[in-house]
Amino acid sequence: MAPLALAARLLQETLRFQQPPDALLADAFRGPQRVGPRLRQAVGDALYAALRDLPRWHALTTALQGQGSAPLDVARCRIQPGWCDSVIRLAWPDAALPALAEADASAAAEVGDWQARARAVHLTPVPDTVRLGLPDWLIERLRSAVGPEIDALAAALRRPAPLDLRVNALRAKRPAVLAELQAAGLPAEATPHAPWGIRLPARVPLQGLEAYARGAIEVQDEGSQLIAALVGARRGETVADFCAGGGGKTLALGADMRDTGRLYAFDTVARRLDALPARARRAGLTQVHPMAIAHERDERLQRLAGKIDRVLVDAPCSGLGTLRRHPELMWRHTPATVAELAALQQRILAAAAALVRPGGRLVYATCSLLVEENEAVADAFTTALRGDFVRLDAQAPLADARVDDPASVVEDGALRLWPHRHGTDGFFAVAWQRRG
Ligand SMILES: C[S@@+](CC[C@H](N)C(=O)[O-])C[C@H]1O[C@@H](n2cnc3c(N)ncnc32)[C@H](O)[C@@H]1O
Repeated sequence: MAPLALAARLLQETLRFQQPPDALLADAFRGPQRVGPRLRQAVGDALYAALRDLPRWHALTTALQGQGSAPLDVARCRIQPGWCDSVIRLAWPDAALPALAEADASAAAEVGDWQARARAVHLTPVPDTVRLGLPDWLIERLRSAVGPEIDALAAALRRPAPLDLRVNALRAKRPAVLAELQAAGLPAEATPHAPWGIRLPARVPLQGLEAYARGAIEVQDEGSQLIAALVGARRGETVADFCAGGGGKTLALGADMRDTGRLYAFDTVARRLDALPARARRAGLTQVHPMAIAHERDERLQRLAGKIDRVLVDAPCSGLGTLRRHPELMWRHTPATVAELAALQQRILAAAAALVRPGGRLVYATCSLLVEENEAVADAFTTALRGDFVRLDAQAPLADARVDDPASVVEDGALRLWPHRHGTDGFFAVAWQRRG
């Protein structure tokens, strides 16, 4: 398929929200074919550029097609004839033009022509949604959380995320791995807060690195590392990662436990746990017990009630803190989906809390930026179980875990990370101690 048409089809598919764009791209380029790496990269870059600035491309498209200023409704727009084609032409980045021109000179000329026509369109006044690249409902919520920092936040959400690594404490020490990566010519730096973190620019191929092959490093955003630090898992304990997914945080907890004790990894989607045994083996962990559960009240969890030292609830959430990597999420979610998620988060947190032993720790975390999924869920839990669970100020547990400058990542006692302030994805986490 011609590159422009392919990118437009992938945009249309992405906006059906059945599969994320990275999976759609991988599918599109699977198997033997003649598409070279530069053109693959160009199609991917155009798709992400389209998703990052959809309100702008939509406003220009409607202007160029003489349709006035119809509001952006992605479910309707994606099936409008020519809409995805126009958005892709407008969004096609300059840096991706040579690859397009090589494959299809007339397509590159079409893009140039369409973009020149768009430059003659003046959107006045520029609506906030166009300026910030975010849907209106999300702007309203973020503005009430960060006020005038909204421009800086929106800009940070549009920048590519760096590649953060976690050094596996079972296999190596951070200074040695840093030196090894730097000796391999990589601009590796220690992360500012997480004691095991290393930061690299995006898109460094890791698979060829010896440190990766021997399990000395894992890919993990610094924010996720800090959540594991807040759990504070120790040698010999029994710990549960209640929403373990692919097990990124499970592996960090296992390293903190130095592969002793017992580490449960629960999830309701069994296939998400499939890769965990192999990942754990590579990381040198033998005490991880993955267990698919039917739902948060699965009766097989009853025998663990009141017995677990530390429980992490890395809850299913809107993922709006990860827009740098997943810009499609801002078009997938609405106030209604967020409200449904908040109700699910409450149920999971209440069920997971029942597993914590007296004196044990419970941590609730999300990668959302929204108060509804964060403070509101935590506050409702604290109010409901005030007799049983006491909220901890995150600063002390983070300092115990040797996190640098914990005060700068804690807001109102919660771990709160913002892409524009901390350079991480957006994260939120709260810890409680069960009364003894
Ligand atoms: C934010 S993701 C977890 C990411 C993972 N902890 C990591 O660090 O890679 C949330 C996970 O919760 C799982 N989940 C959804 N509903 C659940 C429930 N009722 N009980 C337990 N897990 C659930 C989802 O399948 C998803 O894998």
